[in-house]
Amino acid sequence: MNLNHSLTASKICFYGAGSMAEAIVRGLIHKQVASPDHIAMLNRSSQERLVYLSDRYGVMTANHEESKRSYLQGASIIVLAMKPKDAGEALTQLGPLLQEGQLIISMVAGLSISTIQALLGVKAPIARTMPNTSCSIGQGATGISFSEEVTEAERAQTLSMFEAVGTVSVIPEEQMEILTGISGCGPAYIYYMMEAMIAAGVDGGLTPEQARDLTVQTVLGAACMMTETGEEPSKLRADITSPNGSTQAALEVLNQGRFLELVQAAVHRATERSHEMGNDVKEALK
Ligand SMILES: NC(=O)C1=CN([C@@H]2O[C@H](COP(=O)(O)OP(=O)(O)OC[C@H]3O[C@@H](n4cnc5c(N)ncnc54)[C@H](O)[C@@H]3O)[C@@H](O)[C@H]2O)C=CC1
Ligand SMILES: O=C(O)[C@@H]1CCC=N1
Repeated sequence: MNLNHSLTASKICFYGAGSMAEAIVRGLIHKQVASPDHIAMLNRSSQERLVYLSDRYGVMTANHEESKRSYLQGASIIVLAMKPKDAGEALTQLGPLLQEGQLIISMVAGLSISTIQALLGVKAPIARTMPNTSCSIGQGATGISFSEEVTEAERAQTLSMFEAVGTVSVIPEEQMEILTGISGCGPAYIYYMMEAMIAAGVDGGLTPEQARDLTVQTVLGAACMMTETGEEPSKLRADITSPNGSTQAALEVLNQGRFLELVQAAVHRATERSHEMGNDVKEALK
């Protein structure tokens, strides 16, 4: 097995076993950067979900208090993968269990490093990350900020974990919410656009399979054009837009709906919502 050295010896415990935790676990196992017997996944109550994860990926799971505690205490890396609304209770319970030398990797939207440390009651090393679900196929885009307590070795471990499942941008923490608005939530905007394109195709007489295949390849091809040519999207768009042609006619319709402003407003609202979710957890601390 081609295990990446900086993660080989690490025991990783996912505190929260939902869709984002699964996306990362699937990517780590698929890319062979962590072996399933070094990964534990915990959730609040669904035994059915844990059975699925253990059957599908071979990871260790627990939802009984005693075994949860033992996985959390025995891990070298604890990944926070619960919803922001559940973070207050989960972190308050985690604080007293923490051991010297454990690294906390948070994926929780909006939750700041200082709020995490306040909830834990200890200045533990924190890597605050914002991945996206495409990590499950090694095509994720993850933003990471580190607290000052994080050592060089822990930094390298975090980077190798997320570089194994996509690209990584290390950013100042104050940029985490705007990054969330673009790459954390972004796949959903693209899927929404694809839903609309498929529906229009079917409406126009294509079979659902044809509409889906044509739409998927169009999005894939457009993304690859950006990476392979290095061109700006405005240039690539101009190359398609013949004067007075059908693309121009379509773009005029999008502009009537103020497409550019609308997408930017959506990104900014996601950014604002991330701040709000983090502030709600912080308020509950007072
Ligand atoms: N879904 C996405 O595309 C992305 C999600 N995130 C972040 O990842 C986090 C998880 O999101 P999802 O996986 O979508 O949510 P989800 O609802 O699918 O999973 C949340 C998990 O946390 C568990 N949980 C809640 N409270 C717990 C507790 N006290 N103890 C143990 N487990 C507990 C639940 O049982 C569940 O397994 C969120 O904070 C979200 O902001 C970040 C990037 C992208
Ligand atoms: O919707 C959410 O809050 C999370 C954060 C980024 C993607 N999903």
